[in-house]
Amino acid sequence: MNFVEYPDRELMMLALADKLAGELADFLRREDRASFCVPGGTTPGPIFDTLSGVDLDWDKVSVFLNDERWVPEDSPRSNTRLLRERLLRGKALRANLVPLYQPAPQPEDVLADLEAQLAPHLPISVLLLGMGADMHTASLFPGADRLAEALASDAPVLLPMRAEAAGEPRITLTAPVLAGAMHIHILITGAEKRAAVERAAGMDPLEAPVAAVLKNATVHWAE
Ligand SMILES: O=C(O)[C@H](O)[C@@H](O)[C@H](O)[C@H](O)COP(=O)(O)O
Repeated sequence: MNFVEYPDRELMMLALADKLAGELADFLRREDRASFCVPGGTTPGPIFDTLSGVDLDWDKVSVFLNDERWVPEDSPRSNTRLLRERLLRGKALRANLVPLYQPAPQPEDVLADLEAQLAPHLPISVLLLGMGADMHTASLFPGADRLAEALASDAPVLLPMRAEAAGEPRITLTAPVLAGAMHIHILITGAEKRAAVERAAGMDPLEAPVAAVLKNATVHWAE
């Protein structure tokens, strides 16, 4: 893992937004389309704000989440809502959102359909992940019901996931799909998460799921 420390959060968000936009632009110089996979949660909002104003061939970019909470899109817990409010506006409004949610009681009900929509956009060109202090990333939580399946080298693209710490049921991209991204960045803040990611580096992904993507990842950290 490559670790980059920034003097403060604001600087980190600006620098990382710039880096992600640069990687997408580079990719689009070589390929017709790029895919950009992003986290929900509370940390990435400022990066989305910056990226939404960046000049890029957004109409050639497919955007999708690392994972989604199984709640309607108007819920404050919806990651899709966060994307619509913070990333898919301004210049980035022209990007193509590939959904990880459809109104249905359970993720299992629409899993095959969501997977069929996502598959043509893989592999991921540029991946941004968040991480919890419990070392989960995407919705790969320690102790989650289908974690072992999601870590397997032959895992499907998407899996439903339930875990005590997750709250509602989730749907998540699996470890091989995340680890197969061309560029992998993990965005974290605060001393607790720094200690967690350093600890995770030597651990079994069953206990520290983020370990499954750390090898080729750059971790971006500010206090
Ligand atoms: O839906 C989610 O919750 C995320 O995709 C998840 O994996 C997130 O990145 C981490 O939980 C960190 O979340 P915070 O940034 O809120 O700490």
